[in-house]
Amino acid sequence: MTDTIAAVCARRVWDSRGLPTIEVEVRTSSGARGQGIAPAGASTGRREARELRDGGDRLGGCDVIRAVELAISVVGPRITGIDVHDQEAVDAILARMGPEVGGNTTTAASLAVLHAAGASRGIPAWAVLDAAPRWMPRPQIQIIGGGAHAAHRTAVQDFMVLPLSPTRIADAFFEVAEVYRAVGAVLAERGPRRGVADEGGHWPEVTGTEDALDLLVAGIERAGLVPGVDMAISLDIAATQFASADGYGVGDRSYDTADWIAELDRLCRAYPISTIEDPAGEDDARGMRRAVATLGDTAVVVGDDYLVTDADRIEAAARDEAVQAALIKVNQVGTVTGAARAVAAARANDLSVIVSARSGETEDVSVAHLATGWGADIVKVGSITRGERTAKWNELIRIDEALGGLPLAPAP
Ligand SMILES: O=C(O)[C@@H](CO)OP(=O)(O)O
Ligand SMILES: [Mg+2]
Repeated sequence: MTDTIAAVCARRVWDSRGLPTIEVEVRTSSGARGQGIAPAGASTGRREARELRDGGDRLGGCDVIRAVELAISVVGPRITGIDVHDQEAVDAILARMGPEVGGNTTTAASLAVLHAAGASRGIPAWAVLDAAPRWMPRPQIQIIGGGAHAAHRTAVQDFMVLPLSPTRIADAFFEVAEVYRAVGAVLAERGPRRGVADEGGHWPEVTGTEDALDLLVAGIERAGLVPGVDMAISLDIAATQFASADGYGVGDRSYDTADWIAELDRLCRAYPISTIEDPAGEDDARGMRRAVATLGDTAVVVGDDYLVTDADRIEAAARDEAVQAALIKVNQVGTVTGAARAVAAARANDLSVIVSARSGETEDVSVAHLATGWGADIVKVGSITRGERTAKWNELIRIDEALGGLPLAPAP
């Protein structure tokens, strides 16, 4: 059944940091409709698809008026008339236009086409990708935010937990919510609460990485769970943010690559850390390889900025033994098809797959559908607070229900 793209419109909407972003809406000749909104990162890799922002003084240069105009005047005419079910054909055109119209514009358009394709067949987006997923992705949930999401109050960006013992996603959320509350209670005992970081995790009112890790362990225990058995810790080091030609600068200390990875190895042996993302900077291939060789037997080394959802980079990094899992973000590559190729490259090389949202998000729930439809091992969308995060978690609850209740993906 073909159903051609009949109309494309776009508008400026707002993200969770109060910044403008682009929403694209696609309509088909049968009357089906799909929408997609581009998310935005704060700790972005230099090889990511470039966003088109207006520049100048308005909103710190972040406005997207030009992107909205181009979605209507350039993207619309070029994808109108194509079968909405041929995502690859649409995405090939979008990928070619990327440098001209921006990765934010192509991301929103590509997601809109995916949702319109589902609507055209009367099925949800996850079912467009896989009609019968075998599991639900395991949620990796932020408890304390740091790094670029908390004014660099800590060097490390994401202090997360990964529920191990629950077999259903609803139970996993319940346990994580208990841990979030428990960590909040410990923080309240220590002094005034200072709100949340960009992804809804507690503000990092901590003295450093180990203090944050101690807090997580205390919260897990206070929730009546056993650290490392019921609930593991996941870190996104986001090391690109504090990497330089001289090494890694943390507080008043500076580490060379070998010392930095040795320090992370020490933490991975002292705490129940199951996954560690971007332990080295985006250009530090030696650091990533060293992380896999040194700590890869205790924690899964995940590539984010290092891979930027690029199938070729994933292929090469797997060959080099520089990663053990790939983080997948559609807007790093600019299209659903580009990200699907990255997932396929990860799978072909026996890497785990983590589908991730960005720190600047909206009510768009595409990531829940992509993580389910691509059979991701883990899904990462920030904390268990704030509407732009719970929109995704709650959608995963609905998807699991629609699927009749699936087991969670095996823990790493
Ligand atoms: O680094 C990351 O993995 C993401 C999500 O936490 O952050 P950002 O969207 O700011 O790149
Ligand atoms: Mg990251």
